Amino acid sequence: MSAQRRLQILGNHLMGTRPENLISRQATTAADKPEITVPYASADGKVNSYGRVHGTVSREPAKWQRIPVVSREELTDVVYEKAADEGIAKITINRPDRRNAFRPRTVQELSWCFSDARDDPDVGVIILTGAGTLAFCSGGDQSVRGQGGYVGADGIARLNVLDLQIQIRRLPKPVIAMVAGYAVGGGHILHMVCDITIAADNAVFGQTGPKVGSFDAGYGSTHMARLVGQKKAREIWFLCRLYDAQEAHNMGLVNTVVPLDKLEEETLVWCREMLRNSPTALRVLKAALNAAEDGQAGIQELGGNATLLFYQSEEGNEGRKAYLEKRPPNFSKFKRLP
Ligand SMILES: CC(C)(COP(=O)(O)OP(=O)(O)OC[C@H]1O[C@@H](n2cnc3c(N)ncnc32)[C@H](O)[C@@H]1OP(=O)(O)O)[C@@H](O)C(=O)NCCC(=O)NCCSC(=O)c1cc(O)c2ccccc2c1O
Repeated sequence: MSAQRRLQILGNHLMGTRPENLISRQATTAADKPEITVPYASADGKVNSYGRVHGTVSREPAKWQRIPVVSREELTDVVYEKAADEGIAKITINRPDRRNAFRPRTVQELSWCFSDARDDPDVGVIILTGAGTLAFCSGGDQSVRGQGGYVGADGIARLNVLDLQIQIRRLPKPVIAMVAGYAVGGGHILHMVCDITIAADNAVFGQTGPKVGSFDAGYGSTHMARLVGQKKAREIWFLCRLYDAQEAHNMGLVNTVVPLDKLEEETLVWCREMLRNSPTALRVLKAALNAAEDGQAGIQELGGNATLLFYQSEEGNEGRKAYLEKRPPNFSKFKRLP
């Protein structure tokens, strides 16, 4: 046996990752990278209990059903679909001839769809994407930009994408940005406020605002700095360079990079892995991660989750019942835990 082979076996033994005992989870990293495997195998070479219990999820396509009308409005700028059998909603910005730039109507429709997905108890995770392979979203539609904002059919100038950013952030279910092509300007900020970003290897990221006389001094700046660090955030905004998917991955802007033709397949795998986990755990974790950045509004979101859980408890219900029964509440039976 060669020295190299002996070293390899020793390494596998020490790491507990003999390739033949690994369960392959991800066959779809960037084309030039080796396949990533998950160490479900123990050092003794057997698949461990974590692997036996949780294993892998399906890579099958989702069975999408289109929902053409939301909030009693026919969708024109957005395609809304659900794979109801497995709790996934997909919201697609559908203006590919404009590189999926948004106008006020687009943002309004996105907001209706996110509200619907939030309220639907069968939806556990939401994908945000753009139609076609050339763009996720190129930001605000500059052809309808007026003084004070983007102007819709009602003639009112709006910056309503700022409300949408907050809606995505506050939505108590994971939102995954599935990015092919350009995610620039306000489109770049939309992917940043999503919880997870899966990028195709043709994705391009960056801010263009200072080139077209705009800027986002809210989440677009401050949340970006949390993601990539202060120096890099200043570079991205001050120079307005564009970055390929691998560069974006290296700086922490995206979670993974996959070949374009595997983008939805891989995104569905991430959705399905999350859907196997406790929805309440994910909900409270999202609120907690937001709270660290969002000040009093973040604490309110996290606090709301505490109230939600308390309302489901016997102690919380004792107060309600006592009120309705016109008697003093008896909280004495509830122990004060350490
Ligand atoms: C995204 C591109 C780099 C793609 O380049 P490419 O060469 O592939 O494609 P074209 O440039 O030929 O585009 C095809 C077609 O689409 C039109 N288009 C693309 N993007 C937009 C857009 N954002 N608005 C309007 N139209 C767009 C383009 O004109 C072509 O149409 P033709 O009729 O000519 O064929 C490149 O397209 C590009 O750089 N796009 C502009 C990106 C941009 O600057 N976006 C705006 C940034 S500012 C912003 O988004 C923003 C929005 C907000 O609501 C805010 C709110 C509050 C604060 C800040 C905000 C903010 O900054």
